[in-house]
Amino acid sequence: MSKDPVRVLVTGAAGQIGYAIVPMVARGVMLGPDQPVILHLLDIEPAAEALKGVQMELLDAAFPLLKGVVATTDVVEACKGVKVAVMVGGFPRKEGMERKDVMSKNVSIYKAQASALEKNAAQGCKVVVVANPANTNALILKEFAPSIPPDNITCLTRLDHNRALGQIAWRVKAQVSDVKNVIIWGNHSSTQYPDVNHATVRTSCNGEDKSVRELVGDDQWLNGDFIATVQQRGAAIIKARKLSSALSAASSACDHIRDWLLGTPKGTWVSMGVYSDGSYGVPAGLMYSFPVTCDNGNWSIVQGLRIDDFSREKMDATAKELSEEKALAYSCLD
Ligand SMILES: NC(=O)c1ccc[n+]([C@@H]2O[C@H](COP(=O)([O-])OP(=O)(O)OC[C@H]3O[C@@H](n4cnc5c(N)ncnc54)[C@H](O)[C@@H]3O)[C@@H](O)[C@H]2O)c1
Ligand SMILES: O=C(O)C[C@H](O)C(=O)O
Repeated sequence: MSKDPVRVLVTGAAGQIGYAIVPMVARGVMLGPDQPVILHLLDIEPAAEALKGVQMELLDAAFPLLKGVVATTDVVEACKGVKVAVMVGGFPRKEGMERKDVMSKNVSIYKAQASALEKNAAQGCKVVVVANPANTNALILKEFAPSIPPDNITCLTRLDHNRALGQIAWRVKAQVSDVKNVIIWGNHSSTQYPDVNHATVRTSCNGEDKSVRELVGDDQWLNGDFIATVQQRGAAIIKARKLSSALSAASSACDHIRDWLLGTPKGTWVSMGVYSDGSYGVPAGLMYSFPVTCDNGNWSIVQGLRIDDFSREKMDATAKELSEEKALAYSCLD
């Protein structure tokens, strides 16, 4: 017997990431190849016509798993009955704008969407915030949707995680699927700390896992250019495309939700921005990216990893930036 369709909300659906992610969801990349879906697409009034175009294309593509599309500019209608919410819509930084101006616009968007989700989403709805500043938008969403369990609200750092896997695979000439257990700590920003101290690569000769530090054999690169490349990758994509990353962001958001709902493979963790419980000395109450394993729709922070002085300093620096962003966001609420 076929499964009941799951309603998946994509906000900012007429934008770049929206355009990349909706066919992935409709093809089963996010929820599995046997899971029918109904897509809820939200955008704002100026993008209503473009949104209609996306809806037309979804019909034209005749996706077997796609059982319906709700395309709307009404946030309440968009949130009704959704089990998964991918929050891509937001206000981008424009020329001449101060950080505070962008923050203030996004705080009011995420405050309003939090209450629409809280009142209208299906019970147990899982939320991933993609729109920047992703960690702080997710924190605001959490604060203004108190009836949604905090564990159900996350932000996307899986793109950074995947970027780190890609850089290591390239460097040691391995398949990316053989690299695992990198960590992105902290903010989805240039202060994030991509950590390879616990990462391994499955070697082709005997299939054993070898430590990345041992295989790369170049701590100067790992502690320098590797970190900078991952931290700056978003900016490098913007420079090359004149647009920010979209297909990799969409694909990583699918990875994030798929692993969260369907589980991480045994012995493997992924990075997710989650509400800090104080693990690893990260201040509680920040939306901070940690290594997590997922099982049965629940994530848990991987505990007991050794943190050296180099890592400690970088983990604290990104936590400091998040505390400052949080203070700025709260000042916009006054
Ligand atoms: N976390 C990550 O890894 C990551 C990666 C790439 C991009 N991003 C961020 O994702 C966001 C979207 O990127 P994009 O390239 O798709 O941008 P985009 O400008 O192409 O699309 C954004 C869409 O959001 C819509 N929108 C604006 N306000 C809205 C609201 N209140 N409700 C619903 N929709 C609204 C816009 O009309 C637009 O269609 C940006 O903030 C970008 O910085 C995050
Ligand atoms: O949109 C951006 O500023 C960059 C984006 O967050 C990315 O990491 O690609």
